[in-house]
Amino acid sequence: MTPESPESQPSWLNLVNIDSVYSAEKQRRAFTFFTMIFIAVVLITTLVTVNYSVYAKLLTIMLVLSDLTFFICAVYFLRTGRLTGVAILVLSVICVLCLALVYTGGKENTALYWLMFYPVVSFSTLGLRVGFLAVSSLLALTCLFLYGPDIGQVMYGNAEKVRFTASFILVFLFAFIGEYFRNKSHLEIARITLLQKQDAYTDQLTGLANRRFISSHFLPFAKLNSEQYLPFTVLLIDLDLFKNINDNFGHDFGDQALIEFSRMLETQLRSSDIKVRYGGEEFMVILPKTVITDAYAVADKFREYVAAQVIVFNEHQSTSVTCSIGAAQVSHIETFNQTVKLADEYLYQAKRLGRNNVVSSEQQQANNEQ
Ligand SMILES: Nc1nc2c(ncn2[C@@H]2O[C@H](COP(=O)(O)OP(=O)(O)OP(=O)(O)O)[C@@H](O)[C@H]2O)c(=O)[nH]1
Repeated sequence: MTPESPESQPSWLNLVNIDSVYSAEKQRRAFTFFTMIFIAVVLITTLVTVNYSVYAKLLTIMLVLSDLTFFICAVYFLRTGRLTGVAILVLSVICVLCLALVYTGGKENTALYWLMFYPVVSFSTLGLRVGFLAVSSLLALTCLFLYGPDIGQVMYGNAEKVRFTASFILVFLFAFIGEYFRNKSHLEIARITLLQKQDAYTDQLTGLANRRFISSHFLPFAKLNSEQYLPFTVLLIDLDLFKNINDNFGHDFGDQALIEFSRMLETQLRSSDIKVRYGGEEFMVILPKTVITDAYAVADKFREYVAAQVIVFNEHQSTSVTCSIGAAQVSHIETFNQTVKLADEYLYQAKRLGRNNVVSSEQQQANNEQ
């Protein structure tokens, strides 16, 4: 199995993309983000409440503002689902708080201990590159306070400074290595899962989508993105007297005819239309954003085209096929199954009318009136 490039693969396969197999990774990042915000808010609120009378006013204002920022970021993420921007903002605020702590020394000059969590949280919420930038910035600015000129910061002992720097660099290094390999193996698993999923949704003979694609992937996707699809029309297409082709020319010729017919679907209909091999010699086409009257015209033109083609198996064996089509419109995803049943009834009508026919709700009405 090798993945086709998005340009060369049929458009329905683009709907089965890395996003559809990447949800566990998003959940992991979101969970780390919320845990970090929860701990930060609890910690800061407790500190401000307990030390309200001791802290300088400026420090209290800064901590309360940070608390508010975290809260707003969490709400924004819940509403929009956009994590990277808010995670950068939250970790920048935390970085500033850490630097302020290092500058002032914290309780009994223990500020440096509080920085050790930063590499782990940064890599797991921001990913490798942005995480690296965030941790490097914190390390560089902290080193400036520790080893740089006196700008009013607290002075730490030499042994303390060296031990902190060495242990922070070690945590940084191992957090980086851990994130790098976790990310690499996760991408590989996602790639394999994607290939397996695409394979499971592909009809092996024709390369079209199969029935499972519709029920397991397309319907949930169309429900979430209904403005891209609704209303759409379902065409159920059945090759006429296909048994005769198998009986007269053999099963291999029959297979070849199915492949040729699939090619006709691909070449004659829009690339955004979803073509599905629904059963043996039965196909389904979904025409997005197409009402039944327009879809009827498309289906009838396609029916005429198919009837005019000759399928050549070898220099002695060739035939032509016709198809019957039932068409029905879907206006709400919930009614999809009912609509398919309706299209199936229309298909049956088309067969009864002598095959090589298209029947939709309008045609059936006209037939009933005759
Ligand atoms: N070669 C080949 N034949 C298939 C495949 N799937 C289904 N068929 C054949 O398609 C034929 C369908 O026959 P019927 O259901 O009797 O329908 P029909 O002959 O097309 O007649 P109408 O549908 O009434 O027009 C059967 O002979 C199946 O064996 C396939 O993958 N390859």
